[in-house]
Amino acid sequence: MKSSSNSILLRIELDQTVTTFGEVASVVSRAGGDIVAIDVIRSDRQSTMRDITVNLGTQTEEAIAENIRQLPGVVLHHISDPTFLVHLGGKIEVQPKIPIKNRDDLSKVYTPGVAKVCMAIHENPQKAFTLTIKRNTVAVISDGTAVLGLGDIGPAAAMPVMEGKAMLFKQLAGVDAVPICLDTKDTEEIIRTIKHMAPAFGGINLEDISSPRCFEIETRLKQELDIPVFHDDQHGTAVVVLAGLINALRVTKKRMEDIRIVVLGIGAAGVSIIKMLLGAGAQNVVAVDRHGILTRGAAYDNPLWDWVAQHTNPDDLQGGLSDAVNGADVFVGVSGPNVLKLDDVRRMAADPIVFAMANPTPEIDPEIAEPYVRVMATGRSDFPNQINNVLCFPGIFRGALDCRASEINEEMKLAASRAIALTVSDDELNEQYIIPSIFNERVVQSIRDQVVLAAISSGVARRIPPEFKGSKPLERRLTHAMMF
Ligand SMILES: NC(=O)c1ccc[n+]([C@@H]2O[C@H](COP(=O)([O-])OP(=O)(O)OC[C@H]3O[C@@H](n4cnc5c(N)ncnc54)[C@H](O)[C@@H]3O)[C@@H](O)[C@H]2O)c1
Ligand SMILES: O=C(O)C[C@H](O)C(=O)O
Ligand SMILES: [Mg+2]
Repeated sequence: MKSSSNSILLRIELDQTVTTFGEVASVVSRAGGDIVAIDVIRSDRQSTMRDITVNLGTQTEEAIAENIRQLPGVVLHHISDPTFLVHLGGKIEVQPKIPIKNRDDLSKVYTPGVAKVCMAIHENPQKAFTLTIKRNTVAVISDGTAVLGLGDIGPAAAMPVMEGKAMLFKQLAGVDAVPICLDTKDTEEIIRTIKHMAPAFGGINLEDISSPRCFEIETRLKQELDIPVFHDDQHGTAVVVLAGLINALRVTKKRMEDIRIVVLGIGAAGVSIIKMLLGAGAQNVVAVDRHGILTRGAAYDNPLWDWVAQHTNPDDLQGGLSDAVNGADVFVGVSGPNVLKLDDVRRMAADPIVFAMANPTPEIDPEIAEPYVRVMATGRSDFPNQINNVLCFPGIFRGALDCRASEINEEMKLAASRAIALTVSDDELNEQYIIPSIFNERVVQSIRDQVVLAAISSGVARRIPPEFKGSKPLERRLTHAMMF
């Protein structure tokens, strides 16, 4: 079912003695629209003013508006887009935790009282974790160069995505996140800027920075900072893809070791997905980008492509996407819109699995592909099986912040994948439900618990959360974690 993201809001004034609201509704319906909400702005015996939200389906805004305008006694005041309306003035704000009601309060939260807290941190910088927002705050940082699949649209235009990520951090995991978009594409300048702002934060979530710069930026920041640095498009995506694939294989009763997986788009997401799939036991991964299949014999400018070419394509396939997909069990797309042809899908192995994850427009329209695939997933919230990094980043940072992890390592990522996959029980699992919804209340908690355990056992936790203290509960939880 499509969501209301393709909807319009119409403000109409209606002379009820001439035309009834029922007639307006049937005109909208005949024009192909679907009324999903009605707000009465004012009403009296003769006239009424209403805001109606209409899902457009395949119709254009103008077609519906024109039909309404032709009704006698109806004035169409204006048309707006509800998606724009929720963005007015931005989507987040800063809220004080305590009110400042008098001078006494003022002298505690601000000068002079604040000075002794500053000095306590000066004497012991670790106290920043207990006495400032550092404990619970992550910076969501982009340079606007690879925003969704929209490409290099610049830092100002990237802000709505970063604000959205900040909302999700807070609502799903209670993490305070600050969206920051940098007006530079220079790798060194980005690294330097983030290092300078790091003292305020407990973690850095890099977002929508294009490859290959994103690899250098993340690697260097990981080396030079003592807080987790996590490029969401790489690792968040890989964590969720692996979770989705574990469960799709439970549905199709295939084994990771036996299948051929084609990954299209060897950028930030693609490289990390390939690394994680290989780490999870995949033996036959084929990487494809614009020029075709990555092969061992070729030399690439990008050292990561050389690495990918050395570790994939064991059968030495040559050619383009169609050649790679022919007979493959799984297609994972993190490239661009409408690149995968239905004919190619029809030539995949039995029970094909297709994850078309380019945003906002997938590699193939899921409604077209679905009849020919066993498991279909996209990155979008308006189709079943949403494989999107939003399932990972809130929980993984919740876990990392709670145990004050110095980094987010492979063990923690793998623990997050398994936690997501296992949120779907055998009874619940089916072709349309391989991945839990982001609104599933268990998912963030389960990721967080397993990530904390993985951080403790891999030696990067700098604090043991109280519920993990004492050997018994920890032992029990560790045993449970190891069963996965
Ligand atoms: N669903 C999710 O959670 C999720 C997460 C991350 C990225 N994505 C999507 O994946 C896509 C890539 O994101 P990224 O951050 O890796 O970007 P990126 O710019 O780092 O990499 C994109 C790669 O795809 C290749 N590519 C683009 N169009 C192609 C085409 N038509 N054929 C073959 N290759 C093509 C590019 O050459 C590049 O190597 C975007 O659409 C993004 O929205 C989805
Ligand atoms: O933002 C999303 O919905 C997922 C991902 O981070 C993307 O860049 O597409
Ligand atoms: Mg992104």
